[in-house]
Order: sequence, then C-alpha cells, then structure tokens
Amino acid sequence: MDNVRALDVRNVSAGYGGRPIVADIDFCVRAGDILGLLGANGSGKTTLLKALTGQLPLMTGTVAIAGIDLTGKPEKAKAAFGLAIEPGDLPASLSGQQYLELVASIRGCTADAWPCGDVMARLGLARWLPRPIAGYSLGTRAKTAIAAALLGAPPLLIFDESLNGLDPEAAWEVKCMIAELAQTEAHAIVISTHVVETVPALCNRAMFLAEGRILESWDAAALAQAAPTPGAFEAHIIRSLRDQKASSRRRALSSAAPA
Ligand SMILES: Nc1ncnc2c1ncn2[C@@H]1O[C@H](COP(=O)(O)OP(=O)(O)OP(=O)(O)O)[C@@H](O)[C@H]1O
Repeated sequence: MDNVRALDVRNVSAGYGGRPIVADIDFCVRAGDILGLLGANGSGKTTLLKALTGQLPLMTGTVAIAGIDLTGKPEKAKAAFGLAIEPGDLPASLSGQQYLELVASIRGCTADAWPCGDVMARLGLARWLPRPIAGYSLGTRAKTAIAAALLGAPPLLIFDESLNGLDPEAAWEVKCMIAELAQTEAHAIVISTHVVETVPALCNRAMFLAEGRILESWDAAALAQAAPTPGAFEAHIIRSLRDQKASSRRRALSSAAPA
C-alpha cells in the first residue's frame, strides 16, 4: 500500500439509543502510522472504535478504510481491517485453532497467514491451540484475539486495550510486532491503552479523548516534544485528566446551583 489513508474519519458522531457519546471526530491515519488513543474510563474510546469498525452505526459523518466507505460498502471495508476483539467475546466452545480457521475462512486466507512471522511461536500460543477457549486465561484469550486480528495482513489493525492481561514478554512481542508492521509501511495501527508510557514509546501519533471529543492530538514531532524525558508524557496526561475531572465537576455544580 502506498502512503494512502488507511483510515479516514470525518465529522463522526456515534452513540447509543439516539444519544451521541462521541462527536466531532476528525482524523486520519496513513500506512506506517501507529496511533495511540488515550482517555479516562468512559471517555468514549471503545464507542469510537466500535463506530469505526461498523459495530455501531454512525449518527453523522463518514469513515473510509483503505479508501473504502464503511457505510456504502460495509463488507469490503470490513475486510480491510483486523480488530482484536475483547477476550471475553471469543467463542468459548471453539478451540483456538477452530477460531483461527473460522477467521481465516472469512478473510479468505490460511489460518497461519500472519504478516509478522510465526505469531503462535512469538506469543507462545501453539500448545493452547487444540484446547477449548473456555479453558484459556485472560492473557491467552487476548493473545488469540491478537493473532486472529493479524490473519490475512489487513492494512488497518485495531487493538482496543489489547495489551491488558498480557505478561511482560507477550506484551513486548506484541509491541515489537506492531512496530515491525508499521515499518513495512503496508499497515496502520490504532491502539487504545491506559498504559500512557506505551504511547510515546510505540506510537508516532496520539489522540486524547475527553467526554467523547478529541481534546488534544499529537503528531510525531509534537509527541517527541511532549515526551522529552521518561515519564513526562504521562505527567502531562495525568494533568489533563485531572483538569478534565475538575472542569466536569465545576460544570455539574453550576448546573445544580439554584438560579
Ligand atoms: N451499550 C451501551 N449502551 C449505552 N451506553 C453505553 C454502552 N456502552 C458504553 N456506553 C456509555 O458510553 C460512554 C463511553 O464508554 P466507552 O466504553 O466508549 O468508554 P471507554 O473510553 O472505552 O472506557 P474504558 O476506558 O473504561 O474502557 C460511557 O458513559 C458508557 O457508559
């Protein structure tokens, strides 16, 4: 893929029961980008990722994946991304192998068509594959979801807090794989995380969501500037989270105050 927009998001709002949770979302990621998505609990990260992957209908705006409009051509657009589903959503009655084969059959590839070497060996998953997912630990489920997302080497990869529950070695491997994939310039990666320091260490772009809106975003240069020393970016994000909490508290108090 040339340096095309792997994900193009224009004026998106989405939510539940007719109530928008995320709004005015505008950004794009190109092949080679690793975008880190940050925000407090409930800020709308998962809702946004659901909207971008067609799991939630858009209330406004457009999403294009590898140039394919998600609303106009949903099946074709969905074939262009790999999403590591929540570990708890894996089909418990299938074995890991059966699940990978199912995903591979949907993607039209073999169950070992990974773009970054032998993912089973890298994640230490091989011995688990014949066993039912029901007996997997959280981390083993997370690894299975990541391995499935990579099948068929989609141009866009989306990881929603996928590093949660991974042991340090597996988390390191996944971060290495993400960096290798970005380096090929054939893939773009979006990763949401609460591990703030992962962002300057791994990503070349970042976005901070607050109350469903993009409060701050960084390109590579801004991210390097925001993280001049270890811990500096984390300190900045903690300050933003605290400011954000204080201003919502002030808004709540002023709307509760008698006129
Ligand atoms: N299915 C749903 N129906 C109604 N509201 C929902 C639903 N799922 C999430 N929400 C609400 O949307 C808001 C954003 O939730 P979301 O899960 O997107 O946040 P998040 O940033 O991913 O949070 P976390 O960091 O805790 O995973 C929250 O107020 C949440 O209660």
